[in-house]
Parts: sequence; C-alpha cells; structure tokens
Amino acid sequence: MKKPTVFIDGEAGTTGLQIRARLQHRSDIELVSIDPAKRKDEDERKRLLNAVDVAILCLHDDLAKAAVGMLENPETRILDASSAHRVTEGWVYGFPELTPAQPEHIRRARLVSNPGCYPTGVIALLRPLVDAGLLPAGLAASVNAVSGYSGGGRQLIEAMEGRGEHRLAGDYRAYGLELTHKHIPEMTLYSRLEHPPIFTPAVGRFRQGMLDFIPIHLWALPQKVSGAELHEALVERYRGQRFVRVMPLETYGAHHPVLDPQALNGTNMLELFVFENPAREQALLVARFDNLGKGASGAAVQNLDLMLGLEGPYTYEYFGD
Ligand SMILES: NC(=O)C1=CN([C@@H]2O[C@H](COP(=O)(O)OP(=O)(O)OC[C@H]3O[C@@H](n4cnc5c(N)ncnc54)[C@H](OP(=O)(O)O)[C@@H]3O)[C@@H](O)[C@H]2O)C=CC1
Ligand SMILES: CC(=O)N[C@@H](CCC(=O)OP(=O)(O)O)C(=O)O
Repeated sequence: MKKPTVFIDGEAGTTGLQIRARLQHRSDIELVSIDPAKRKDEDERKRLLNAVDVAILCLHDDLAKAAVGMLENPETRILDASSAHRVTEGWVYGFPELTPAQPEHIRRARLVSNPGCYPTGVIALLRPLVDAGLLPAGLAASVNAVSGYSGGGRQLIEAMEGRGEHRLAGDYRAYGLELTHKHIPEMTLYSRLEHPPIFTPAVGRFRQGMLDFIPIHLWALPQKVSGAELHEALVERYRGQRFVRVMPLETYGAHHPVLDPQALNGTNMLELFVFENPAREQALLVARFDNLGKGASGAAVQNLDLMLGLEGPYTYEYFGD
C-alpha cells in the first residue's frame, strides 16, 4: 500500500526541525522535503503543498495564511502549527484530549490547527472543570506562565544564545503586559470561559519547558468546591489518556513541593497538578510540559497520526513517554 506523504513547510525552523526529528525514522509515512536552496521559493512550496497528503505548516502566521491560499488540490490536508487558524471557523482544534469526541473530529478533518503552547496546559486544566460544573463559565480566571526561550522561535533562541538581539532576551522577562497576548482567544474559547483570562507569560533562560499556573480562590466560587473535588474531576476526565498524567493531590502541610519546568523535555507528556490549602480555601492548578513537545511538535505528530489513522506502536519510539 502507498505510504501517506507529508511535507513540512518551514522545516528549517524551530518547530519544523523538531517535527522532522520525530518523523524522520518512521517507516509508515514518506517525508517529502524541499530542496534547501528553494525553501522560500513560492512556486516550489506551492507544488509540494499540492502534491502531498498532509502539509504541516511551521511558518509564522502571515505565511501560514498565504500557504493555505496556495492550496488547489482538494485532497491535501493541512496541519497548521501557527496561531493563524486556531479560532477560525472551518478548522478543527488539534487538541485530542479536549473532549472524548475530539480525536474523531481530528481524524475526519481536512484543516487542523495545532494548539498554542501556553493554551495547551490552560485548556487541559480548565475545560474538564467547567464541563463538570465545578468552575463556573463566568470564572474570573488568571493565568501566569513561564516558558523556555525556544517558544520565541529562531530569533529569540539566537539572542538568548548570544547571537543577536531580542526584546525578551535576558535571564527572566515578564511580557504580555498589555494583556492582549495572541493566545487569549483560544484559551477562552476552548476552556468555555465567558470572559478572557488575564494572561501574564514570562520567559526564562532555559531552552525548553513550560509551567502554566491558574490560582483559584475557592471561597469566591458561587458553589462550594474543594481542591480535592477539582483533582478528582481531572483524574476522572483523563483516566486512560496516554499523554496526560494527573499528579497526586498536593495538600498544604504535606511537604514542600518544587516544580522544574524542564522535567518533561523531549516528551509529549502533559502533567497536571492541583495544590490546595483547605484552611484558606485556595487551590492552585498547574500544568507542566515541554513547549516544543506537547506544546508544539509532539502535539503535531499526535494530530498527524490521528489524521492518517496511524496511531500505533510507531509513536511510542519518538515520544519518550
Ligand atoms: N517555537 C515554539 O515553541 C512554537 C511555535 N509555534 C508556531 O510555529 C510557527 C513557526 O514558529 P517557530 O518554529 O518558532 O519559528 P522559526 O522562526 O524558528 O521558524 C520559522 C521558519 O520559517 C522560515 N521562513 C521564513 N520565511 C519563509 C518563507 N517565505 N517561506 C518558507 N519558509 C520561511 C524561517 O526561515 P528563516 O529563519 O531563514 O527566516 C524559519 O525556518 C509559528 O507560527 C509559531 O507560532 C507553535 C507552537 C510552539
Ligand atoms: C516565549 C515566547 O515568545 N513564546 C511565544 C509563544 C510561543 C508559541 O510558539 O506560541 P504559538 O504556538 O502560538 O506560536 C509568545 O509568547 O508569543
């Protein structure tokens, strides 16, 4: 049987390189690569985009939109890693753990948008709790986060490693302070929140790894809910999921936990934590993952496998889970 063909447009970039590394030894797909000398040649890119079964776009938003505009072959399916189409009608959101029905939507879709890195953890934490009615859709949510510098793409990587300048280069930089970060619409929509969260990301001098923090003042919720109930709902929701692990409930006084954002680097795993202080009726939800793993390239391969019906033993080798 003919193997499905896959072209990574933007293969030389941060996300593209990682997807390629995860796919290059696979024997169940045929990777179609562009001649490096022609990687920005529009005609050649258009030819390849229309020649393959799935094109994975690892381009900045404007170029990703333009690439979709080049499609002429109705058989070519698109998996877009950029943030151009995440809340666009007609596109399926490529977060298989969103609901039990989402994998099937991804399997059937022609146009799939890979989630943003920060929203992956936020949606994974909030959506099941809103669906279960434990958190209200009207929640006044705040999200703080820290990312490894690879999240800023080639230019930030080069600046952090001493080869250029970038406004976020430094040991630790808080940003998004205008409160309009591009990830807020997808966090809001797929968490089923009525109001956009206040989202304040930061970047540190480490290459990969991410933590999302969502503080919950339990006493301020319209109905009484404990941290243990939030934790139990997450455990229930993700039971049997291969790439999401709900960690044991951490109750105030037990010990002094510390989280390393880099602990899951190189994997497609997402860990979810609930910390609680019952006396103060406070909970802290945390997600930990690799921004280039479950936050980008690992998620893209997971989606590709769903789109091509290739979920199986192949994926285990390259996800390191
Ligand atoms: N980094 C991350 O953690 C994540 C990134 N993403 C998304 O993935 C997309 C790519 O980001 P990222 O990999 O970080 O960015 P990079 O800047 O590392 O990569 C972008 C690539 O596109 C290439 N490129 C530029 N112009 C053209 C062109 N005209 N035709 C073809 N290729 C071109 C660049 O080449 P050159 O460098 O030579 O200009 C570069 O190789 C973005 O939309 C980003 O939002 C998604 C999730 C996480
Ligand atoms: C550290 C850093 O700059 N991070 C990027 C987001 C990372 C990312 O790649 O997000 P997308 O998936 O939407 O592209 C930012 O805040 O814009």
